[in-house]
Amino acid sequence: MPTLTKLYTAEEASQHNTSEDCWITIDGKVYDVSSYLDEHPGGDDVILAATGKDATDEFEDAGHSKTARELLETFCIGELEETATPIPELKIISKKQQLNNLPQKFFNLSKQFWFAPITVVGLSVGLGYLYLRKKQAI
Ligand code: HEM
Repeated sequence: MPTLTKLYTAEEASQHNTSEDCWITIDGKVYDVSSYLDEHPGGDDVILAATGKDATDEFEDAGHSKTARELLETFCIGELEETATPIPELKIISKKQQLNNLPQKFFNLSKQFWFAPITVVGLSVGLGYLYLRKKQAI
């Protein structure tokens, strides 16, 4: 029969960080070791120093025996919720789409470059016409 595992956020687990209410997290699992603090052969201070954060390294570095690891499991109250890092939304453009866009890009560019000479020519023609009309009128 499947067992239901209680999930905790790292933030929630880290709030139980006193000698009366002491949780530690090791390898993604959450342990309530409040009742074990006074029994711990290594002293309660080392466990209290490892509460409120990930205590995997501290637990492993102490070189605990198999018995210690088995005992640890009896205090397990759940697991840490996996916090998935959101993947930023990517705009996927296929090679074909990129190629199809080339004429459009060229058109956009040429629009920019043609605008200046056409304006100059237009202004010259307009001014020339006005000049000629004025000259004829004289
Ligand atoms: C994560 C923080 C912990 C640290 C830094 C730590 C550190 C230590 C140290 C330094 C010792 C050796 C004491 C000595 O020989 O004088 C020890 C022994 C022991 N610890 Fe821890 N401990 C931690 C958590 C725990 C937990 C959560 C349990 C079980 C619930 C545990 C169970 C034991 C046991 C049974 C021993 C006796 C030696 C053995 O069987 O390995 N410890 N610990």
